[in-house]
Amino acid sequence: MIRQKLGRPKRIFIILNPYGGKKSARKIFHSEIRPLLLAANIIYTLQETQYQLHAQELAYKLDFLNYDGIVCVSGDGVLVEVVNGLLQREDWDTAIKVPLGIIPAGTGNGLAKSILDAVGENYSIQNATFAVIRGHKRALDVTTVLQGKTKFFSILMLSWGLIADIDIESEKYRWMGDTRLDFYVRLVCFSVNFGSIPAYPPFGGNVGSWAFPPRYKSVYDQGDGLISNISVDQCILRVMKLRKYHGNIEYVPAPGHESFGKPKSEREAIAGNIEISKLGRDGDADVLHGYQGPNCCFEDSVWRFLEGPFISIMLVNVPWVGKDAMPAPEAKFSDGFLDLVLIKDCPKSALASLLLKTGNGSHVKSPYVMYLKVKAFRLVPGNRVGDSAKGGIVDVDGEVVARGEGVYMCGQERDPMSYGPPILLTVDKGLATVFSSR
Ligand SMILES: Nc1ncnc2c1ncn2[C@@H]1O[C@H](COP(=O)(O)OP(=O)(O)OP(=O)(O)O)[C@@H](O)[C@H]1O
Repeated sequence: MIRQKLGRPKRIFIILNPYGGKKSARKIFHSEIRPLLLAANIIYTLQETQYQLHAQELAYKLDFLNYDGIVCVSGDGVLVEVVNGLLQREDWDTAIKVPLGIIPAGTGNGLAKSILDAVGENYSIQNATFAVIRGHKRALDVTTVLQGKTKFFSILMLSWGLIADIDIESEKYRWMGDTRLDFYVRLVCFSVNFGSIPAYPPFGGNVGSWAFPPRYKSVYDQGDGLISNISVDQCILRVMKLRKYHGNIEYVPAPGHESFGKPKSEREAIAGNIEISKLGRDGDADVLHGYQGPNCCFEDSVWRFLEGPFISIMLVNVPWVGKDAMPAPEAKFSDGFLDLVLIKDCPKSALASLLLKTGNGSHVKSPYVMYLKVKAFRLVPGNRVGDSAKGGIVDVDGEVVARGEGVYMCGQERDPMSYGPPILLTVDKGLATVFSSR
């Protein structure tokens, strides 16, 4: 019997990624987490991940009946792997009920921030550990991401366009840990507003001429030489020549959100629905192993559509996707919907301020932002406006799932999905469970 039903966890399985973020998870565990677990009489088994997808394998094989929860000391990426591993099991329907904990020690720590913020607690290692120790539970929606026979599961977000480009192209700043996205966004904003990257000693300039927030100045001051890797010219070019992408989207709006986009004609809707039902049902025996996605039918749903070009599209499951970024302030853990945050057109100066406003979620009030809830979503990503030889990046939970021709690391990485064919997202309400302090 899963002992979590009796209350607080007594035995937990901990998965620690020693290479996430600033590579400090091991130190954080021994100095900050372990003493609290011992004081709470929690028995733990600790397993460090040794390679990519190791956490997924562990979750796939784990004898979870021996544990009251699985806790990741990592970034969001490892927890996403755990969810995928659990849902690939034959006994996925019981496995996914094991409560999951996240203690932030990576680059992207959006789930930990969302869990703590939802109960009014500050983001910290201690509070995230207390959330596990107290052992309250919160249901969490899981999104199935599907293209042809390829499928995986997401708990945070899908992004395409500007935010995906920022996320993936800021990889070169990963030595900054979870400030890297914030830093990159501010770098982008600064160059939009002032037309150039500020002069600063690491770039050979004069410190008096600009005003980056002090914490970034200290990041620069601690610089280990990597700052010289920033391609200043490329960054300016990237911002001044804002990318827009062709493509189209279709979605089933949540009740009350039907006014956005255009209705699909009945004939188009039928054709689209046949295609969608085929996407999920034409798998062979291998594909049918494990969880197959939500058991819902969209045959009778009213789909709406919108055609590009687009600047940015995000589908978000929880409010925060990083500790400083709240793209979807209305997102709920288990409402059964994804929050669609879409920018179709926007002047560059307004866009810069919108990016900064994601820090408190106020960007969604902008007339340039379309913000609504959807039950199902289909993305057909296209190439860049004005540069049809180049595609974009589809990013799910911080990992590239598809990239077009001519983009960052194109040809060097094997992505699970292709760029161009439709990618379908469907939500399963409250499928997973996470630890929360209340
Ligand atoms: N020992 C390891 N060596 C290399 N990669 C690993 C190892 N352990 C885990 N990983 C991979 O690291 C990735 C990121 O993990 P995690 O979410 O903990 O860190 P993050 O810093 O938030 O994410 P990211 O590094 O992707 O920004 C995951 O894809 C995971 O598979």
